[in-house]
Amino acid sequence: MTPVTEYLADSREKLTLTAKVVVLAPVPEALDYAVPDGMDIAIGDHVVVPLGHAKVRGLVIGLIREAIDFPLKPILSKPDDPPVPENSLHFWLWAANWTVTPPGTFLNGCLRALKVARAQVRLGYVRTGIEPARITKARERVIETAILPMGLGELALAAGVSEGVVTGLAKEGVLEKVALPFDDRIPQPDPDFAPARLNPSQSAAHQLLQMEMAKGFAPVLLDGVTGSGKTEVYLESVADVLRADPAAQVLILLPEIALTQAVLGRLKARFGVEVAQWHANIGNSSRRRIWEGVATGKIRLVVGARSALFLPYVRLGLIVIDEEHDSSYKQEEGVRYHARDLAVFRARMDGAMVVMASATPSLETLTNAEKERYTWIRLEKRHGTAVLPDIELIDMKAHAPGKGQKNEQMWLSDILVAEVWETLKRREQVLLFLNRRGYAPLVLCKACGEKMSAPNTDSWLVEHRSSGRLVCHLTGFSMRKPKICPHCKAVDSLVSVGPGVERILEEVQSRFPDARAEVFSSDTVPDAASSAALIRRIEDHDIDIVIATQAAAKGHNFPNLTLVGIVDADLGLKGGDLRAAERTFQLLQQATGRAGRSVKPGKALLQTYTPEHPVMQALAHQDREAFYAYEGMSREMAGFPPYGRLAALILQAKDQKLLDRFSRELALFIPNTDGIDVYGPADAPLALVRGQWRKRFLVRADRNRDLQGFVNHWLAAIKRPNAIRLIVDIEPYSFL
Ligand SMILES: Nc1ncnc2c1ncn2[C@@H]1O[C@H](COP(=O)(O)OP(=O)(O)OP(=O)(O)O)[C@@H](O)[C@H]1O
Ligand SMILES: [Zn+2]
Repeated sequence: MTPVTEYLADSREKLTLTAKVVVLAPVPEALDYAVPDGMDIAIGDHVVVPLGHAKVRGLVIGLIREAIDFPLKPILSKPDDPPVPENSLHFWLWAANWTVTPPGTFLNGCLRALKVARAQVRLGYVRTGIEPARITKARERVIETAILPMGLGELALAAGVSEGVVTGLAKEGVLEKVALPFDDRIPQPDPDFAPARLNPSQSAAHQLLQMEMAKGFAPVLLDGVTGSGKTEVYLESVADVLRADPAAQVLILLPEIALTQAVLGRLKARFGVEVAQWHANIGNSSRRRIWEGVATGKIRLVVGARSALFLPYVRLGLIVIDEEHDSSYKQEEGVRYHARDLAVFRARMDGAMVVMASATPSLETLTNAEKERYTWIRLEKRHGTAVLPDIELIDMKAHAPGKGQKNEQMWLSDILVAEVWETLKRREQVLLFLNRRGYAPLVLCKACGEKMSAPNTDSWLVEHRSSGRLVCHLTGFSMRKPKICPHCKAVDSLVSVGPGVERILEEVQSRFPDARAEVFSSDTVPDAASSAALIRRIEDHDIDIVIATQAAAKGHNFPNLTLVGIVDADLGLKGGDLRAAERTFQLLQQATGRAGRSVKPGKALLQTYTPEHPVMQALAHQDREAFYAYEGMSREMAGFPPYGRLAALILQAKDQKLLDRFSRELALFIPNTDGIDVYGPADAPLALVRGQWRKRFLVRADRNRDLQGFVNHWLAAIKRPNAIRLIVDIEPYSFL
């Protein structure tokens, strides 16, 4: 970052006040503009400047008074947006550099919320008094709730229904659309609203956190088994920080998937107000309101998904990263970054505490704790009388499920089926976990062997029976399932291979016809309100068997749920990327942790074809340390993270020949550097996506090497044709 130098005006020389401006465009450096006389400009101000023939927005990152011998173009105007606090600006520029992104591109992302005008009117729904033609419990709750006008999302959440129920009632005239009263007050969280009554081990953890808080920058791993009360404990630290410094701001980062009503409800119960939330599904006007509230310091507590890290905080006192191991903290599109890693840097810049909470920490964080770079606070027991579930492996080689009555393939073993019966008999609930959406992950033609895939893309189409479509989860492409093989024209020759949650539902319905079974996946609960509605029905025991993807694996407490069955424990191990074993371990640990969360003891059964695998052994023996030791050793031997650093370079082009030629040429310019190895170019595992061919390089560096410097140096050596797109991924998580 350019240091801010104010040269004193020298009386004999004509000095110009020059602003260094990062324009919101992919320009490699800050540009100089003259500050017109009488314009009041400071660092962090928004400006409009000329660039070529266009007018573009930018941010002032430095001011210098200097003698210049050529006329500079002047700043044109200053938009009326709150300036970016200086430490946030420093952080953004640093992050641009870290992710090898042009600063203007990066800042453009951070300022996206300002692209929409301030909201003037917001519309909501209120009841009219007209009776609905048909009444259901859900509709009744909406009508009861809508005494005063409320926004669509809020109303659906408050009534615990999906948004469709609200809009349906509006269509019938039971609700009407009205303008909501304008309200720009920001409710302040009250740290003393409802303090927790911590148990002794939670209190001890809280006291350790208080000691850390006094240190300024303090990275902490809050490591506790599922249900031990990590959330209870860190909420007390949030309260401590808010109380200690009336200007301090707090950010709670959650995986996108965990931003449910359950968590928001807990925050509201603890602090007495709706906490500002930031994630993919908030509206544009809230986005702007929150951005401005954070930049002016009026919003002191934010809960959000990874991108909430790039809000313009004035003074951060604490960042909490809940489920710090979760891979959704890694942004995989556009600018690629890891929110956890960057959050630690941000905390260091602001002298803030950063608490990483998890029952299954990432190997990176655990290693930092072991090496005492992070303070390690542990919670060993579940709160109250709840105990961890018994975990047993089912060897599927010996218990392969047979065929059903109509000769259909079955997926649940006799042992699991018997255990489900027992659980249902006790009137308790079952969760069957399979991290695969839809009906079948693959559809192939039994006549010609053709595997159905999206046009110009290397990934298989997933069959969704509920919608009758074949869907590409990578590109979003979808089509009706054809009657005729598009390849060989055979009729009715397409067969579904392998199970997804919909297929398990089918099996459950045929095996347990009296049980109420439902799928919990991002397809059945696409938004917060419908997810809240489903969670409520599970809590109310309106459902006996939940068939779930990872959408349900986290965060929820279902007191009557005592059996978790993992349909395919080996699933995540395939594909062989760096973190496959670690991720499988974490996900299964989370999923099995859903069982027996209150007074009734729980049990988890894992169906596996590789019971001897270290992941399965560690899960069965509840021996986390054994797994991490094994995993750490194999990473250390290869020099992979956390024992080394990685960067991926992904090249994409429509023209395969051009791509081949350029990647071979780029390989010739690999700088020869000690402690850094480059692998590739290789075809990406998904070598063709949406008609774009893809090649990859992988850079591995020892920990003490300047990885970004190496990449920049290398890329500068050769000019890349415009027809080739380059993605730099520092610390890649996806190897596709
Ligand atoms: N001191 C306490 N007093 C009352 N209830 C508590 C206390 N500690 C934990 N609980 C309850 O126990 C359950 C688990 O607590 P919490 O969600 O904080 O644990 P966690 O460690 O964050 O769990 P997970 O790993 O699943 O996210 C919650 O329902 C919570 O309300
Ligand atoms: Zn065919």
